[in-house]
Amino acid sequence: MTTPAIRATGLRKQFRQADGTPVLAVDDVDLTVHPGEIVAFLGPNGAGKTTTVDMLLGLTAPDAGTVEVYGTSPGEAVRQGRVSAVMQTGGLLNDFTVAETVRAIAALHGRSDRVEVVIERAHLAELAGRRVEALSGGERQRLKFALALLPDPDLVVLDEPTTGMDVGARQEFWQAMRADAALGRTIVFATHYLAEADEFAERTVLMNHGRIVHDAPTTDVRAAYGGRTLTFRPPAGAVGADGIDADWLGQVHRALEPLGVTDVDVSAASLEAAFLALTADDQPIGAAR
Ligand SMILES: Nc1ncnc2c1ncn2[C@@H]1O[C@H](COP(=O)(O)OP(=O)(O)OP(=O)(O)O)[C@@H](O)[C@H]1O
Repeated sequence: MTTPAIRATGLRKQFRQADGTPVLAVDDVDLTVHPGEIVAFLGPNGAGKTTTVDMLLGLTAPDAGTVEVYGTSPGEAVRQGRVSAVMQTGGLLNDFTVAETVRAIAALHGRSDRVEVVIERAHLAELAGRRVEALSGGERQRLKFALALLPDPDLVVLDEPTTGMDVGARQEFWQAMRADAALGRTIVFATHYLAEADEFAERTVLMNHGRIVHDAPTTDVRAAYGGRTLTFRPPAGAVGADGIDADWLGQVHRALEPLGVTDVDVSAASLEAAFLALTADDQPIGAAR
């Protein structure tokens, strides 16, 4: 059995708000990620994604529970260059060009040999001479991604890497990520965007109120919780000024076919429906849909 990229058990973290009220940001989270997996952490604002990611990287100490990254502490794994991160915030020096930034950080890591390859991987070759202050939000994130790749880590952790990007920038970012992931790197990323989990991650971990509410292959999340959507066109006589006649709808429930329903279309529910079902506060987890 290979050592997991991440093994977290019983993770818990509580913060205090300014007025002293406690907030349980992460509540008993267990997570194992195997080498080569691409995992999305998906959840609404305040779900606990960033706090979890911070604990996986050793940036925040858990109040309870343990984290191992490749069988060692997160801090040690970072020091060994086995894991690196692209965080939401984080300093880049505005006066440096892209190439100067990459060269400077590469020298710090003792990996000047990787300057060319990471610039290419992050699709930054054409921007190499541009100063950081002139980069768009998406280009800055690609630069951070390039820096994260310098130690040639086995695991890259990204915290909402495309927040604030427009659609085009987001696509470019994920193109760069996808090309890199194809080489076998383990990737864990937090996102608000259902489409990103859907398109990019094989596995989706849904978080809400500090807990993991679902953890499964992304396709299963949709299938298991989204149910199915049935759309049809009612006969003209059943549609009035106020919409579809309620009595008629009652009959539809009992017997579809004899009512002359046409254009019946059964489609898989969207990941969005699954997400809403799983994160609705009044929806018991695992309730049948
Ligand atoms: N340093 C802190 N002090 C106080 N409360 C905090 C702190 N960090 C996080 N929290 C609270 O913990 C909860 C989880 O926050 P966290 O940032 O982990 O969620 P998130 O899922 O990443 O949210 P977002 O998508 O908005 O970034 C929130 O209620 C947040 O307000």
